[in-house]
Amino acid sequence: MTGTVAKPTIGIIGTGAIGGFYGLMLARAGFDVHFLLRSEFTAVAERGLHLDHASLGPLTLNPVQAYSSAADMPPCDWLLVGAKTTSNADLAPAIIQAAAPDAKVLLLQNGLDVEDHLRELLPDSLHLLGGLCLICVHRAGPGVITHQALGAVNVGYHSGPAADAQARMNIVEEGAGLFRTAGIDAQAMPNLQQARWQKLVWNIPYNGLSVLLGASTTPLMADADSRALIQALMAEVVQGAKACGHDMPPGYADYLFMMTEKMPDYWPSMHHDFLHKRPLELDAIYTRPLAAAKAAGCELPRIEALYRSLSFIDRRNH
Ligand SMILES: NC(=O)C1=CN([C@@H]2O[C@H](COP(=O)(O)OP(=O)(O)OC[C@H]3O[C@@H](n4cnc5c(N)ncnc54)[C@H](OP(=O)(O)O)[C@@H]3O)[C@@H](O)[C@H]2O)C=CC1
Ligand SMILES: CC(C)(CO)C(=O)C(=O)O
Repeated sequence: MTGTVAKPTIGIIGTGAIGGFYGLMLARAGFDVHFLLRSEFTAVAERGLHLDHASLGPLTLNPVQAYSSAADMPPCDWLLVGAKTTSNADLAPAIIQAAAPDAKVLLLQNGLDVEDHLRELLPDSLHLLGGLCLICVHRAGPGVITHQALGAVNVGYHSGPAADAQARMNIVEEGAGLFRTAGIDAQAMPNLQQARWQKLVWNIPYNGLSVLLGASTTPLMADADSRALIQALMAEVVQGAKACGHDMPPGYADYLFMMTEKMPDYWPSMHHDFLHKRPLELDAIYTRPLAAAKAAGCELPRIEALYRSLSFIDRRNH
């Protein structure tokens, strides 16, 4: 007799652009997905989640298994955290409440070392992973998400009870497999820190400059001065990564630069935070990488100047 393997129960902790996009896609693929919401709970509970997908067109999930409190969620085998890194520490109680005893907690977030503080607050029995999403998606209204392009996720293991490297990779493969089942390109990364530095090659220049210069990717890529600035910032990230022991694949910064030229015009998520007067993800995207590079004896003056300008803007913004 052939038995069917039960699909894991998935919880989304923070249903914004990223949580809503991946959660909806996983639910469409037949997973049992439970969504934790805050300000958009009533809208989503009443009207569902709506995604305008760049290639699949309009998609709706209605009804949604929506929760305003993690205490009401069933025990989840996988928890995908889609909140901003600025609220990670506050999320620990919700994660603990929604987690099955040996759950895997996957932080779908940009930045470096974003798992560290949360790790101290979680029980040792929980596996903690990081996921880097290469995607252009934003919230267009309560429960309404616009997807502009891309979607791949790179998954890596951070810490937890996995006995050895093979056990860690099995869990990472399982995580990547969830996304693939939902038709989303996903890669298992043997080294999470390397994956996080790779993603920073894009986020450090574009996220910050979108706020500082008030410009989205198309104007940033159309102007000779901003192009030069982006390339200089990218080169510094590559230098910082190298100092920390993470060599980027050859030509990686050029690849991201050219990828951005082909992307539709895009406002990075940091710009959305600035517009809505939410705290900027400066610690994850600037402070941590600058500190790691400095500890490895590497100064990154252009990134430091960008970071100090953003800190000034962020303090005045709320
Ligand atoms: N958007 C993008 O294209 C990309 C984003 N990323 C990264 O993904 C991460 C998420 O970004 P994004 O999806 O854009 O962010 P959003 O602001 O769209 O979503 C964050 C969500 O988390 C919710 N949230 C925060 N705290 C809580 C809480 N305590 N309880 C319940 N819900 C909570 C917010 O609710 P509320 O509405 O109440 O604030 C919001 O719905 C970031 O690290 C970002 O850098 C990475 C690649 C691309
Ligand atoms: C735009 C993109 C795709 C860059 O990798 C992204 O994932 C981000 O905004 O963080």
